[in-house]
Amino acid sequence: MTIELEYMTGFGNEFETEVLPGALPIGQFSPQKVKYDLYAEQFNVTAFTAPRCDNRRNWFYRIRPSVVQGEYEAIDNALVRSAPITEVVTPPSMLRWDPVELPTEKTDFIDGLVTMAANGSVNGQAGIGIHIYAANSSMEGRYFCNADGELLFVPELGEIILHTECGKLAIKAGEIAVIPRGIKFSVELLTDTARGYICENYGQPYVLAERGPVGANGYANDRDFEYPIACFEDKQGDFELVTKFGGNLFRCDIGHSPFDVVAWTGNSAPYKYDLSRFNVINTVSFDHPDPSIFTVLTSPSGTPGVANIDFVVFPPRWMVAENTFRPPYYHRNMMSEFMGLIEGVYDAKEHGFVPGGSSLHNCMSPHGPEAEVFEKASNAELAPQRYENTMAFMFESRYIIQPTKFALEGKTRQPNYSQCWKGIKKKFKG
Ligand SMILES: O=C(O)Cc1cc(O)ccc1O
Ligand SMILES: [Fe+2]
Repeated sequence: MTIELEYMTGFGNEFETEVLPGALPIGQFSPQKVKYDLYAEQFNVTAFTAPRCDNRRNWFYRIRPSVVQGEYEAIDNALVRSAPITEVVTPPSMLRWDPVELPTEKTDFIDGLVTMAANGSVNGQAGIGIHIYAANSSMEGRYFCNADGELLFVPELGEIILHTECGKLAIKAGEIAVIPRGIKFSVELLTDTARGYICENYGQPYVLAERGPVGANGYANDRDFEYPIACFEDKQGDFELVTKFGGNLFRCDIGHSPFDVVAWTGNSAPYKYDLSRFNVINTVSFDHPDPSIFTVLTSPSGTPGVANIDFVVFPPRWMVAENTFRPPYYHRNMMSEFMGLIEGVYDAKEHGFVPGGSSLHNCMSPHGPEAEVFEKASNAELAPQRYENTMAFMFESRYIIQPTKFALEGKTRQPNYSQCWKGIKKKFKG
């Protein structure tokens, strides 16, 4: 099933959207009385004083302000973790995992959330959490809110609707969505099961990567980012709001749907992007450019050019490099690289790295093509070749990525991963 929703376009625009005519005040944000007896509520994901170019906030015009909710109580964190991960020691080893199994019991998005790794510090607002969701049921009568960071959804299986305070986004494998820190949402499944990766960004909100000398167009274009239109429900009931705050989960009662926003304006709304719109720019001469050419979104860290998190994709493309070892080169990197696969085969690893699986090559840990790929690529005839039906991605971060106990000691870990390089032989004929 594919659902068509209406969206507004343009990355980070100051949008305006109202369901009822005149619900948005004109020329001011907070009139003495808001039309339709709505409440005005400001929502800031950056400091009030952030420079204009970075400042992100919305004004909501809603049936009830968000303060109308019960008292929070702590609940079990289940398999959700935040940085720093202290339950196990992080080894420098190269790590790889099979996909997390799909649930057989009734499991919604929150129940089926498991943390693979995290880095930096959730309270220090630097670093990321890397989670996988695997669900077979929509969230019914409950809502989720993450005060710890924005959530980048990378679906791998199935199609979901993200119901949010700002409206609805439908996403499926091959598309991504970002929900800003603090936006309340719920996940509806349009398919029997849904699975995907989540990068929780504790740091500065994502922006589009710079283009440099490439110019004014290319890579991820601003106009391809889609934002929801306002859409409210006026619903009462015995509902629950689950909030992740400071690395822990809490719940409270809520007697109404928080999706009661009749109109909103601002630049801090959830958005989606179809990865097939990424305009790949790559060599037409020789050598393998660094994977930064594939960056879709980046969260800057404060040090120019060194990301808190880069979200990088490896889409279908032509490969034409001449006299070149075409797959990713053997490599050691100051940045830490967590990878996942949405579809097909990744050019460095033809075996063992499967859709829904993951790998981690941490700061300075060596990695690169498996032995067979090296043999094949160093003897291949270098005709133009189309890489089809493939979509790998990488979360690349300046901070060491710490796997959780679930990831390090659980059954999805591939204990023999480094065997993929065992067949690499000395060939030196000096
Ligand atoms: O597979 C990886 O490790 C990611 C990666 C891809 C690439 O094309 C070049 C360098 C690199 O680290
Ligand atoms: Fe790498």
